[in-house]
Amino acid sequence: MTALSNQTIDCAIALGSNLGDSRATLLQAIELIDQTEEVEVKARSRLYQTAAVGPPQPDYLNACALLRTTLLPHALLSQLLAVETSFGRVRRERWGPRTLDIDLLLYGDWVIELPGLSVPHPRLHERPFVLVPLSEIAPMWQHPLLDKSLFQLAEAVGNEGVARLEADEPER
Ligand SMILES: Nc1ncnc2c1ncn2[C@@H]1O[C@H](COP(=O)(O)OP(=O)(O)OP(=O)(O)O)[C@@H](O)[C@H]1O
Ligand SMILES: Nc1nc2c(c(=O)[nH]1)N=C(CO)CN2
Repeated sequence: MTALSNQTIDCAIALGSNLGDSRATLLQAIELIDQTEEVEVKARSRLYQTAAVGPPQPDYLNACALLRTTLLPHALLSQLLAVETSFGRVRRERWGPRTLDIDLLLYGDWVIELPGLSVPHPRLHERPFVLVPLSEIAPMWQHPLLDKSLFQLAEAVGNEGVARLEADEPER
């Protein structure tokens, strides 16, 4: 089974890139996700330039998007990983540089702990490069495990190392 019957779920994803033309990659990836039959992009955040967390490497561009889908979590993740691959993502060292990384952050209020899929994303609540863009588009969403809104989580981690990219206005 890959789809919910007659039901849609709201989800949140994070996108990051620090190799190649990162701005074009993030915008095109969001378009590609929106073209997936069972997925609709409801909103995207602005783009942010962020200091890299992990081994020394160039700054990232990060963004988040809200999706509405009929796909079950594993099927949605497969679609997202296919978009990653189509941008030439080659998996290398943990937290190393990448053309495109897409994480499934939230799937409604579901809590999933399975091999290859953890939702809410286990590091979501500690990452300013995720929480700043995410709280811009879904401030009132409650984290299903932490009993705090995304706005509250973003306030708690602050915005150090995260700068909004000038001249970026979402069209949707
Ligand atoms: N919520 C999730 N979103 C995306 N991938 C997930 C999730 N939960 C588990 N995974 C698994 O993790 C793998 C992603 O590994 P990846 O190399 O992108 O991690 P990373 O981006 O280096 O680190 P991080 O998970 O801290 O962002 C995927 O193959 C996927 O199976
Ligand atoms: N600033 C920033 N740092 C990172 C990022 C990212 O998207 N942005 N992704 C990583 C791997 O998931 C590791 N480090």
